[in-house]
Amino acid sequence: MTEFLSQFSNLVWRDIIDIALVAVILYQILMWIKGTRAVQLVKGLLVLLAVSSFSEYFNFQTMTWMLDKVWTMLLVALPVVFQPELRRALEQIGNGRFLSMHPSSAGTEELKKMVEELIKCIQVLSQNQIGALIVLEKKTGIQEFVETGVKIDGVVSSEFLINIFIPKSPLHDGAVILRSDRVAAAGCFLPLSQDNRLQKDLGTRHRAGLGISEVSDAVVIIVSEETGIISTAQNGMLKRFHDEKSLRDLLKNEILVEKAAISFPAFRRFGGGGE
Ligand SMILES: Nc1ncnc2c1ncn2[C@@H]1O[C@H](COP(=O)(O)OP(=O)(O)OP(=O)(O)O)[C@@H](O)[C@H]1O
Repeated sequence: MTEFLSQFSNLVWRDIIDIALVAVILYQILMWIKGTRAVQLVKGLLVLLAVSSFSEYFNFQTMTWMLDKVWTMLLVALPVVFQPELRRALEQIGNGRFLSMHPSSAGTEELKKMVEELIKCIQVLSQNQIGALIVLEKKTGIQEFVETGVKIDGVVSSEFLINIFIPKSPLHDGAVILRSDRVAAAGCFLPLSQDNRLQKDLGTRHRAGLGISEVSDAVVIIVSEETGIISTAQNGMLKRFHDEKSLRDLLKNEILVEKAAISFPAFRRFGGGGE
């Protein structure tokens, strides 16, 4: 009897650990794909899985045969189509980032400081008509665009950012990508928006800013070299003519309030705002 009990408790512990590990891994995968184009893929695969099970259950032979072929084709096609995402996932597992709870590791104080430094820098760039394109990464990973530039990994400061965009400096061309309170890379090449509603007098800097906001949830700040006008792009929408206050409001809302909501999920559930 005692032998049975000890074997049983061994088994139960093993099962609990097994289930806990699977739960952690599934949670991390869900967190990782949330907000990326992989979500659509997972939804598509789930629908296909449901149709396959349905067809097998009712023994629809032709349908089952056809779906089997589709699964085989997907097995080959998916790694090719999602090669950048898969590479990124393996890299993250390799450097331990996969197990971090959230990509933003900075605390609220650090982010507040970052926002103020950013606003100071944008004011100087705008007043001096120095063109700039700054992308703030949020939940959608944009590592593939970080990799098109020069990796930096330095804390955000207004002087540092201004120096990057000063004309003729080696990294002034392209975009700076900020991750949390750090400059991830400069001189990055972004996808150009194909939106033909964009004003004709806005060139590639604005098109690139809009482009990255169409494929991710990033917040983009654009300073026009010609006019000094400050614009932001988000979810494929360009908003122009920002002043210091409207920029601060937007950044507080997008970076600080969201950070608070992530740290305190109840805050997000009840739609809390403010700092
Ligand atoms: N795909 C891209 N990714 C990142 N940066 C880009 C991209 N294309 C252009 N840029 C940046 O935009 C600059 C060219 O800006 P352009 O004058 O065409 O744009 P604009 O929208 O009219 O802005 P501005 O009002 O500052 O002139 C380039 O020097 C480069 O720094």
